Formats: sequence, C-alpha cells, structure tokens
Amino acid sequence: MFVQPVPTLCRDGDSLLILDQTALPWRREQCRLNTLDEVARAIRTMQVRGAPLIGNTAAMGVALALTRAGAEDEQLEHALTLLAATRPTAVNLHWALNRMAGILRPLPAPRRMAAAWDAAEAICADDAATCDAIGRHGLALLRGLPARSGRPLRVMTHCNAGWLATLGAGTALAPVYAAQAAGIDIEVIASETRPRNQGLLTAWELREAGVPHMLIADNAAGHLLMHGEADVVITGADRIAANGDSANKIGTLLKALAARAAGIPFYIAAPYSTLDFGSPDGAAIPIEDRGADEVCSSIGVDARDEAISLRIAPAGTRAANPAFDVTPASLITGIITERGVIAPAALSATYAERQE
Ligand SMILES: CSC[C@H]1O[C@H](OP(=O)(O)O)[C@H](O)[C@@H]1O
Repeated sequence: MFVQPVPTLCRDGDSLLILDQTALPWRREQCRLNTLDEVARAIRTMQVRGAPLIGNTAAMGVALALTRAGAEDEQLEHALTLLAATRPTAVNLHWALNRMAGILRPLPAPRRMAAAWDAAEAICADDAATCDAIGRHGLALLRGLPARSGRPLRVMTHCNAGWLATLGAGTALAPVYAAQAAGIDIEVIASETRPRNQGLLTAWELREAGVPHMLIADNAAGHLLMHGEADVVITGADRIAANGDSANKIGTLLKALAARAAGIPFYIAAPYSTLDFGSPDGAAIPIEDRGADEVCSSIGVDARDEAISLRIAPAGTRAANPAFDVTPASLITGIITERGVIAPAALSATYAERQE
C-alpha cells in the first residue's frame, strides 16, 4: 500500500488536518479545520483539491459538522447542502455526500455522529485501496507499451492526479509510482496547467518521490507528442459520463486531440467514485467557471520565498475561465479503473450494479 509522505487529509479528534495545497509547491503547511464552514472554504478555495480528495474531505466534513453542531435533521441537511455547493464538476464530492446521506438519514440523531465518522473513514480507506488497484492495472498497461530505445519510458500527464489529489497513490500517477517500485526506468512530462498551475504540484510530488520529471508549458505538449517525446498520456478525471466522455482539468481535451494526431495512446485513470451513470454523455457534465482573476493573475514567490500574486493582464481585461473540459470517449484509448483497464464503451457493463 502506497504511504503518502504527508497525509493530504486526516482526522485529529474532532478536527481535520489537511495539507494546504495553496501553499504548495513553495511551502509544505498543514492546516487545521475546526468547523463546517472552514471545511467548505478549504474545498472552495482549493486548499484541498483533486476529485477523490474533495469527496473524502466532504465526507469527513459531514462527520465534523455533526460533532460540532449536533446531528438533528436540520444540521445534517445543512452540512450536506453547504458541502455540495462547494464545487460542481468533481462527481466524487456528490457521490461521497450521497453515500453519507444514505447512511445517516435513516439513523436516529444520537447514533449519527459515530456512524458519520465510521462512514467517512471507510470512504477514505477505500480511496487509498482503489488508488493502489489503479496503480497495479496501470503498471500492467505500461509494461505492455513498446519500448523506445535510448530513453526511459515517458508518461505525459496534465494537472495533478497524483497522491496529492487522493488519500492514496493518486490516479494518473499511481501507475508511475507502481512502475518506480517495480524498478522500471520511467519519467514524467508534467504540463504546468494554467491558470492554477497544478502541474507545479505534480512536479513537487514527483520530486519528493524521486521520480524523474520535466515541467512543460501547456502549449508545448502538442509539439512534444508529435515528435514522439512521450509514450503515453495518462490524466485523471473529475466526472466520467455513462458513455465514457470524461471531464477533467481544462486542457485535457487538447492533449487528447494531440495524442490522437500523434498516434500516442491516451488514458484516463479514475476510481468508481468518478463514474456518473446519471450523466448519459459529456454534455450533461456541469463545468465549473472559476472567474477571470485566476486567468489574469499568477501566483509565485518573491526573492524572500514569500508567496505573491501578480496581475499579468492589463487592468480590466475580460477573461473566460472554464476549469474543466470534456474529452469525448472516441479520443480515449482506455480508462484505468480499480477493476482493470476498460474501453469507454464497456463502462456500463463493467459497473452493471451502478446502473440507475
Ligand atoms: C485524481 S483526479 C484529480 C483531478 O482534479 C483536478 O481538478 P482540481 O485541481 O480543480 O481539483 C484535476 O482535474 C485532476 O485531474
């Protein structure tokens, strides 16, 4: 079982401790969340981020809320509603809240607090185990790729779908960590992923793990793929529709298009909690808009290593900032799940029990 170098999320009595991902990659800081509002804000502001981790944090947030404010119907429904409103695209959030609601609503209030912590901790433990299974299946896939002479096996990824986005080894990077553990000579091309630059988080976590990597500008991906500089593209997902259309961080679609043009396989890695059989196809997936400021500014550190935000666009510049895009199933070679690597068209059959 992959052990996170520092837990992305853990319970500390009646509080939660998170790794504050808005401080990374410059500072490794834990942050204590004591109230439901603090948990909601941590998800909304991306102190915790990544589809599975968002769901795990929301589940723990429900348990914290009932512990702090009581477990009557009013408090339970308030917690579920507030957390559900934090971010729209990652279905793991809504899957986790629905699971908590299904367990807690039928219980008498006095039994809900203990049951909530048990249910949340089970969701978290299952996420870690699921990541390991994705890693195993992804490793088998990597072993089957044609070797390129003269260089390590190279995986291109987008955004951050590593251990930082989960409570385990991650999704898109789980096969990379499994390959490293198996002694395979592997390296990663991480694209910066404007505007929030989650690719810097990928560079940070890979350096922590000793996995060779290089950071690229998002716009370099097509050139590198067309010149055979990567053997496979693997990304995470935030919501996969019944037909296999997959929503992931903005820019994923461009990588899938470039990979297809270059004849390089493109895989999505995701656990069952990312599957949304209620959405028949990608058109039904809500896309989060995070506002113009993220596009018109950039965050870094100054000479004193202090985080600063710089406005990079002329004052008053209008900007569009969809935070996700949808890659059609036709561009996806396969989906690496805890049940194996499956074709998008085989999702419903593989998860027959999940059909509404
Ligand atoms: C393991 S899935 C992580 C997934 O979540 C990210 O979105 P965000 O950073 O906005 O939470 C991105 O889409 C990743 O692929």
